[in-house]
Amino acid sequence: MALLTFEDVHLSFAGVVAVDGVSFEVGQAELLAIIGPNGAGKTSIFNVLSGVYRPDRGRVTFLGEDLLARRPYEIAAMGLARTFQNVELFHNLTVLDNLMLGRHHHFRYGAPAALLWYGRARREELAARARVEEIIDFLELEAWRRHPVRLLPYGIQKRVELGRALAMEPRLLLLDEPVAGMNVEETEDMARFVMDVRDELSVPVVLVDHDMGLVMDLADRVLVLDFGRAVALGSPAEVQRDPKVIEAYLGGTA
Ligand SMILES: Nc1ncnc2c1ncn2[C@@H]1O[C@H](COP(=O)(O)OP(=O)(O)OP(=O)(O)O)[C@@H](O)[C@H]1O
Repeated sequence: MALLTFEDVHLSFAGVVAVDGVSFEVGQAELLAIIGPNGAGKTSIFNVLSGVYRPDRGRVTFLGEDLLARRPYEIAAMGLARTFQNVELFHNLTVLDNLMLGRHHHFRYGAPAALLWYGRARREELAARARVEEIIDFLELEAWRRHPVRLLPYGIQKRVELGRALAMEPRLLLLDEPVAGMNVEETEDMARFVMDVRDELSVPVVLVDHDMGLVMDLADRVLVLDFGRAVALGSPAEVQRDPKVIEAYLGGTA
């Protein structure tokens, strides 16, 4: 069964059609990449998935539940985590504290328990701390764990953002341009971590990026958008030799 289904979704803004009847599914252990020129509708799809935009029509389900009836914080609590094009972290907090904040919706204790630091509050904090330390190891962030995020190189900040999303224990991860602005080495590192998220943590990923090399290397399937419409959906090899894709997106250079 698909984890996520996106069926015939339409979204427009005052006459501008952003998403025009797009359908796709994401399977349990899959990495789906969404590509397309600027303005093709990629971010709009992410915004529909995370509950920020409400489509004019269509159906979206996650874990068998209707996602369109949910608010953004409810969707996040269901296990749909997201990173952003620009780094969205608490820049004056340390790596460790940013990751701990990623877990806040897992805490079940109330204010009195938290104030007194006993019982459930203590157990939950210790479990959260242990999980966050595992993520720090997994993403090789040990050297920076006590550093404020604002002092870190850009590529490491993006990795911390991935870590915060992982701290939410996601069932599905949405990565919006995870290597944008990165140098070659940072891009290679991020590609390796994204692959490990799917293969070692078994978290499926939907990824939007303009880096064609990254997309073709990592994706199990690629959805190609143009002017809000799905032009092609298939394996990287299928998509690369699809004449519609070459025409619409790759400009005949593939
Ligand atoms: N909040 C909004 N208000 C008005 N128009 C919007 C809004 N969000 C997106 N659009 C329009 O919808 C279309 C799709 O935009 P979207 O940002 O989803 O494309 P994209 O593929 O993510 O582009 P990019 O690669 O530049 O990020 C564009 O024409 C855009 O101007």
